Amino acid sequence: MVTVNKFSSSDKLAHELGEYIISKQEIALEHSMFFQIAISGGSLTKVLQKCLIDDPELAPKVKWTQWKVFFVDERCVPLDDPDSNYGAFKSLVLDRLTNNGTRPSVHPINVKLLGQNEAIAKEYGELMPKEFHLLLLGCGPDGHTCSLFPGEKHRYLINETERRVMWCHDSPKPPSDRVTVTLPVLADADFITFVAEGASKQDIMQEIFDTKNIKLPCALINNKFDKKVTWFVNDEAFTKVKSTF
Ligand SMILES: O=C(O)[C@H](O)[C@@H](O)[C@H](O)[C@H](O)COP(=O)(O)O
Repeated sequence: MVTVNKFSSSDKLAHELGEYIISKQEIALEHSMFFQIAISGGSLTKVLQKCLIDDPELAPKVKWTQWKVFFVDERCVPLDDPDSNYGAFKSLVLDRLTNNGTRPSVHPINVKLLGQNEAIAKEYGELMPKEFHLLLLGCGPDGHTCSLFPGEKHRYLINETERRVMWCHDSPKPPSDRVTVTLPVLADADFITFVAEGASKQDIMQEIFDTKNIKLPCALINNKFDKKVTWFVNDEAFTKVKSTF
C-alpha cells in the first residue's frame, strides 16, 4: 500500500517534506558519493524553496554539494523561458544559495538541440543515472504526472519499456513539446514521492485513491510501485477521498 501523509496547512506539509527529503539524502549518502534526485515542475518548485531554502531548521541540513539534480520532465523551451522547469528551479532555489561553494550539480536538457525534441530526449536519457535515490513528482488535475498524460493519444509514453526519456508532443498542458521520463526510470528509483495540494486536486484525488482508475498515470504508479510510493497532500486536496491510509 502507498503511504499518504496529510497536512492541515501548506507550511506543515513543506516542513515535513523537507524532513523526508533530508532523511532520503542521509540514506543515499551512506552508500553513495551523491544524492541523485529528479524533480518535476509546477508548484513543487515553490514547495522546495519553502522547505530547503526558507526553512531555518532544514536549510543547514541540505548537503547541496553532494546533490545531483535532474528533471523528471522538462518543457522544450530555452532555459530562461518562464515555462522552463530548470529556470523555475534556478530562480527559486539555486539563485538563493548565496554561497557559490554550496551549489548542487544541476542537469538541464541540452537546449542547443531545441527543435530536435527526439534528440533532446535521447541525450537526456543517456545523461541520467540509472538509479535515482528519490523522484519528486506533482499530480495534474487530469491525473498526469511528469509529462505522462492520460488518454489514447499519449499512451505511447506510458507504454514505453525501453527508452528512459521520451518526447511528449501535443501536451494537453502547455507548452506543447516536452520531454519526460518513462516508467522504467520510476521502476529503478528507490523512492517515488508525490506532492498534491489545493482544491483543484479534489476530484482527481478521489479517482486516484477511491476509484483507483489505473488509466490515470498517477493511479497506475500507485498500483505498480506501491511500497516505494509516498504522497504528501493537504486536507483541501483530500476532502473527497473516502479511503483511509
Ligand atoms: O512540468 C510540469 O508540467 C510537470 O512536471 C507536471 O507533471 C506537474 O508536476 C503537474 O502538472 C502538477 O503541477 P502543479 O503542482 O503545478 O499542479
